Amino acid sequence: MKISNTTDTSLNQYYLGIMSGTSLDGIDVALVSISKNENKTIFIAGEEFSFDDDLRKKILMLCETQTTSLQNLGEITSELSLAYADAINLFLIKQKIDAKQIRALGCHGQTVFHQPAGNNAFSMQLVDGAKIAANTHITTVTDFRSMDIALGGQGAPLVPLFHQGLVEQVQAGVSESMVFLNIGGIANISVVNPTPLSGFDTGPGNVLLDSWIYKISGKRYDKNGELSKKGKCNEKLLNLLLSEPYFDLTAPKSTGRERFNLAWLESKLTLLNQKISDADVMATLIALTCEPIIKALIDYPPGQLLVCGGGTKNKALMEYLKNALAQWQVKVTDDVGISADYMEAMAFAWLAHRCINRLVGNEPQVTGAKRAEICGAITQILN
Ligand SMILES: Nc1ncnc2c1ncn2[C@@H]1O[C@H](COP(=O)(O)OP(=O)(O)OP(=O)(O)O)[C@@H](O)[C@H]1O
Ligand SMILES: CC(=O)N[C@H]1[C@@H]2OC[C@@H](O2)[C@@H](O)[C@@H]1O[C@H](C)C(=O)O
Repeated sequence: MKISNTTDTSLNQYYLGIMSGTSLDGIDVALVSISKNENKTIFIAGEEFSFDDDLRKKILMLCETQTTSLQNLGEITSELSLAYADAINLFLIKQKIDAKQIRALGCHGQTVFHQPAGNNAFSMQLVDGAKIAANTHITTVTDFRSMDIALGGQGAPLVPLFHQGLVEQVQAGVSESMVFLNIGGIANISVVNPTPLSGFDTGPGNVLLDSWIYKISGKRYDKNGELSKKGKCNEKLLNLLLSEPYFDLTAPKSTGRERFNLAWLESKLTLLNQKISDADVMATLIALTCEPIIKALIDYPPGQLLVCGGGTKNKALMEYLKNALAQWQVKVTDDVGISADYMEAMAFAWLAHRCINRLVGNEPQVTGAKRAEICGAITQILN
């Protein structure tokens, strides 16, 4: 395909964003066009590539046991990076785009451990930029979180700055309150209005819902929230889950599978020592995802809540939010002209653009870093 756009192409550059998130559902690839004056990030195409089942299980095992050999760690990183490169190459073939047309790609990598506090803070994303660059012939940007952490920040969430830049593109216009909500494995919000920009990880998104349904049925997720809708929230269990200290921390804060995982949920169920049906566990997990989001919005005047990520497809989740936030306009971002499925992949294309152009990639008000800086590591090739 010859990439063209409605605007003057000499002012646009094309970037790819590659995201594989906490849910471990696969690799999202997005192609965007970014205008040089940076007013617009235009989504051109996107595709999701499923993980090879064996690779997915290996990564899941790594996240859940937090134990492996150095050889295994190296091999998984290599296999994963080759999978990213394959996905990119296949995507380019399908879209009939030449790699030379792409200014750079941003690949988030696979988070396997996130420890943003303490003397030895770090966030570990498995990805080998050289393997991707060598196999795609595209300048590759990775390691987006380390600079922010080196400056005392959480290294996450990074998308609020991207969300802020999208405001002018929201077809419904700006409202008094405008909040983006991503419900992926972990859920995070970006309050773009009222200013100043703020945002943080509210807690689990789909990660516990996925873990529980997998445990009881072998299904990867609760399609459309069908099982969750059959259940009833167990208040005792909900209160016990919400007593996790993370929920009372003030921002900046970020979290991941190292805190919210199946073992954590099972330990709480053991503590409760009460027979609860699987549907009720699911309904309670829906409430666990939604209540911290609702709490985060309590101090803002009702406005637009623009939801993206796989959680938008879970009817039980969306209905819970809509019922509890009756004064808010709860919308999927597609309804205002922005892809809900490729939001994060687009963000990493945009972050690659920021890095390549020596523009800051973090927002200290969100992450708590000492200052805004260029975020990302660039791997270049001769041809
Ligand atoms: N039809 C559906 N019904 C219910 N849930 C769904 C459906 N499709 C996807 N999901 C949920 O969305 C999840 C994937 O969401 P997404 O791709 O946004 O996560 P991610 O990118 O891995 O997460 P993160 O934002 O934490 O990095 C799945 O694991 C599943 O729980
Ligand atoms: C450490 C890490 O990978 N965090 C992810 C995760 O997935 C959602 C939430 O937790 C968010 O904080 C972040 O991703 C998005 C893309 C971010 O940095 O904004």
